[in-house]
Amino acid sequence: MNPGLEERIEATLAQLDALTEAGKLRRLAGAFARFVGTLGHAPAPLLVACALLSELEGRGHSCLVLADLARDPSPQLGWLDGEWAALRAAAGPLPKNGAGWRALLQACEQVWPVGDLDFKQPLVLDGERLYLRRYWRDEMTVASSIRRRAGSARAVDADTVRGWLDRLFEAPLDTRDADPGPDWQKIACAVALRSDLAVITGGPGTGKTYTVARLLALLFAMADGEGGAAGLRIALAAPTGKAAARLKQSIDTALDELAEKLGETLPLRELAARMGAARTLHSLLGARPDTRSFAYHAGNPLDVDVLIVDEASMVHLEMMAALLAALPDHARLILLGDKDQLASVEAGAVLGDLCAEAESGHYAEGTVDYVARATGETIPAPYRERDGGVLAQSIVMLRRSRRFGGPIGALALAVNRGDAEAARAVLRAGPEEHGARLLWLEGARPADVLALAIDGREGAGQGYRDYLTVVKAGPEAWDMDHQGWVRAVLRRFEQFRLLCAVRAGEWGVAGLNEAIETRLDQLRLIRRRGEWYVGRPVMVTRNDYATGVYNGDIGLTLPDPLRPGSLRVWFADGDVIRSVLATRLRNVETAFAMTVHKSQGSEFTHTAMVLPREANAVLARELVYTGITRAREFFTLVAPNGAVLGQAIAERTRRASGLREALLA
Ligand SMILES: Nc1ncnc2c1ncn2[C@@H]1O[C@H](COP(=O)(O)OP(=O)(O)OP(=O)(O)O)[C@@H](O)[C@H]1O
Repeated sequence: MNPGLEERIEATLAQLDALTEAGKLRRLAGAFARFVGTLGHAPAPLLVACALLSELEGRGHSCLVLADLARDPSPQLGWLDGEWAALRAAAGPLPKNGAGWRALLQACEQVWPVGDLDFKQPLVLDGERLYLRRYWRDEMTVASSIRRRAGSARAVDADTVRGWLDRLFEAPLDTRDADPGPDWQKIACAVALRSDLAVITGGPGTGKTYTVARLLALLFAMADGEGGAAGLRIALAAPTGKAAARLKQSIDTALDELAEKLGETLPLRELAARMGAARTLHSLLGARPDTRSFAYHAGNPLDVDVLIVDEASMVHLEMMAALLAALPDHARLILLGDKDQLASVEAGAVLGDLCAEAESGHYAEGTVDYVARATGETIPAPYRERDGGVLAQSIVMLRRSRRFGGPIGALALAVNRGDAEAARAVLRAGPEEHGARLLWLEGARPADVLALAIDGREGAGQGYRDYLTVVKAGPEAWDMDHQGWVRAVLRRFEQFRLLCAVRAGEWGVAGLNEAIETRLDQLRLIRRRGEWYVGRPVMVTRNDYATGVYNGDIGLTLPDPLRPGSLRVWFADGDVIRSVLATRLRNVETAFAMTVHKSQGSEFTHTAMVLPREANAVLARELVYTGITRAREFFTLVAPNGAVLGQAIAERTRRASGLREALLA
């Protein structure tokens, strides 16, 4: 090799190592660049692209957009000015624009330009994007399956649908609204019948579960295949155990109400009982320890006719690809979720990509006519489009929140619109206007957060003192058996939660957990002796198939009633509780404070969100919105520096992905 080139490669790898040491690049990124360098001739710029691609993948992007690479990527990566300059200088001149990068990458033997002869190279160049092969394949799987499902026209008798919808839904919408608009819930049910894909999106309390319970009843009512309604195999799933339990509970309650209403016409209770429990996606697909593969896949598909997935915003690209591959061709897929919430921690933003245009509808003439016949509702002109795309015909956005009104709802809406002024106005209106519902602790000090975490605030209930008092007293003091006491403690722990935007520092998860533990110990509410102590809340950070706990599960450490002196961690999935010996749990962390990311799929009576002192790359509108919408009744925003709120609202999380384009192809 030309000695000049070899030196450049050495210098580039040295810079990548320096960035890793400085905490600006994950170790895997440098290692991946090094690995690609061993696969034949590799120019130094290719190594730069590989390291950045791997780094971005770790930050949730499924690909690297070449134009971004041609610009200075430092702001996106949170690098200092000199860091990118040093890497560039080491690698030699880098292409100045996307086209230049494309030409360079196209000539590399480690890169497969889509359309050329495929030698199974590890990198894929598709148009203006560079991928790790796995993510490219996943995007293609998702796009083709979604397109096929959306395009599958099922014959539906609109008059029969209308008859059922009129019985399943309450009489007219609330006429107090000046313009309530059409009943999007009914529209969602009708639209969902027409193809093998339905996406129902909406903010908290817009009735996604309410609607899907009615859709289920409708599917039962109209089932005409083998075995009729009784033969319909339905599966309920969600990304986390907690979300799955919540889905099952809400659907059961809704079906129970409907059964009451419909009487003998449809044996809903019997049908619901056959549905079985809701599962996590991992368990539905038959995840296997220590491998990425699942028991169910294209060669061994799931035995279902209808699959309902809740909290779909949390489903990452790889999981969605696995799910779609394992879904039999004839099955219907119904996705529920809030498109505006944070995307999954892992790469991809599938629901966001699917629903990028959901706000404005784009319903084609055929859909508008069908909806009118099947529901009696008129889709307003702004939501129509003569040549609306196929995908748009399968997506419905619910727009009216029934539960999430008041100041918390107004704040969430303002944040979602990116209107920092309106958000500040809602927050500043204060208790005179909002009562205890909403409080802004602007310019807060660490002592304020501690006081809030432990004692809560007036009108919004106590903080962690509440459940710890019950823990300390023990079951006897409450005249309860151990199980009843565990349930009571777990329920009380769900009343309040402290959410952080960041992990590190005084205002992050690590600093606050430590400060809260120290204070609780001083107050004798806990007795911290080593890692495990009675009352310790923990969050599982990795799936553990041996003990049956999964990433994101939250449990409480309490005495083992059968083995005095030993501790067990108790987890609740809806009404079901289970426990694991504390010492068997290896990948857990204390959870008085947790990240907003990890709180997805959960709600707490009082949620307090802590912003850091300074804005940073993760702090964006979606994160603030997700934090606010975790609050069921009370919300407190803690901001050591009030200006950070405006900066966060102004930022949008942008995830590089080719899915949107592939879906429309
Ligand atoms: N059309 C309706 N008529 C009467 N009540 C409704 C209607 N739609 C929803 N609700 C009620 O509003 C509340 C919120 O509905 P639901 O739980 O289905 O919303 P969601 O969108 O699933 O919320 P989340 O995102 O928080 O899970 C429930 O109590 C539900 O019964």
